[in-house]
Amino acid sequence: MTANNIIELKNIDVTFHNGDQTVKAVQAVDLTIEKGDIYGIIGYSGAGKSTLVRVINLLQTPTNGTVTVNGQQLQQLAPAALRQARQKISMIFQHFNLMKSRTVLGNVEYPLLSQKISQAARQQKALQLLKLVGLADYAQTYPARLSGGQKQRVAIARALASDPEVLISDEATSALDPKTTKSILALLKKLNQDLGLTIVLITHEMQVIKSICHNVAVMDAGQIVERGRVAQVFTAPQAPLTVDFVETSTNVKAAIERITNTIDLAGLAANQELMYFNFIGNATKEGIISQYSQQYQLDVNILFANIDQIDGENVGYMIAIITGDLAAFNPAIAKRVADGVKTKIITTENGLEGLA
Ligand SMILES: Nc1ncnc2c1ncn2[C@@H]1O[C@H](COP(=O)(O)OP(=O)(O)OP(=O)(O)O)[C@@H](O)[C@H]1O
Repeated sequence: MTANNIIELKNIDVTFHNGDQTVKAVQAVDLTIEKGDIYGIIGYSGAGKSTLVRVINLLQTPTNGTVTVNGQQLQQLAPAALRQARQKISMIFQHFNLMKSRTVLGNVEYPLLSQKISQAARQQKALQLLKLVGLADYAQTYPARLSGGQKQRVAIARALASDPEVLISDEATSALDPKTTKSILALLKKLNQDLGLTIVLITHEMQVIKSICHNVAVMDAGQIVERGRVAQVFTAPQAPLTVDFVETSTNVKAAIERITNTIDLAGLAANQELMYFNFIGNATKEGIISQYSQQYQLDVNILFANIDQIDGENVGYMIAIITGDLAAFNPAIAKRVADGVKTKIITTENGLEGLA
């Protein structure tokens, strides 16, 4: 374990036995997370994300493998030491899990009840945390009176009460509208920056990963099928599942379906092709297509265009019908791949296959 790694999961298996059915929820997963990272785990429902993150604090005991957090192998700890280690790993959930019968302050104070501190100190700490999440005015309110976003803020304040080093977010924004999601993600980012909190965030939405994570693992059927820096994984996806997440989130998939359903590709002239372009980084600013259209006197009919930001990097997507000297243009644009320009000719590539 290097000093910088706060979480190291090695060769983790989790197998459930439901009657005579065996479910391999997590299979042979290695996962290393650096201190101070915001690490995303993305996958569809049933991929094993929740099971995997519950292994981090041994809420789920793995069938196989070792769990090391902050240099301590958790399975080797005596119960009291494990309790202490667990306090440094907090969780927030999709449905907030607040206690209805307690006020907002009472909820945030709750994890502090087992600590040997005075009532006044406990209340003061809870109030400070409420201030941090922007809810100081709601201390005496009951959860039922709060919006979803406010409830999640209370849950975050409660999660911070034990001064955790790791915060696990299990679909914490999945029940929220897009604007509230954005504000909760901004709060998590702030906590990561201001407190140095390591965040492990699981989601099925790529937008969530793109907006705050630095690293990502893509999970499918209990295994990690791809991982790395968010910009790298989402601009050059390798696994088919990652390609699928990228195309869905950028609306490219829907655009190609719409375009290929409404345009008669067989009716294109010999000097015409339907083409998909993907621009990364500086290539989004250079006006490469307008440069080539002048150079080769092409006619470019843009049918879809979108620009996105992934981990601070611009990524552009465009679908267009190109008319002109294709024999000159196609090899010229293919040479720009090192500059962050990727292309596919949809007319001959049979629609969606292998696009990203
Ligand atoms: N306690 C359990 N007992 C039996 N099977 C379980 C248990 N928990 C999870 N599973 C099974 O393990 C698999 C992975 O579930 P898990 O909840 O980890 O997936 P997920 O990716 O988090 O999905 P979701 O986003 O829907 O929660 C599923 O097939 C699920 O039915």
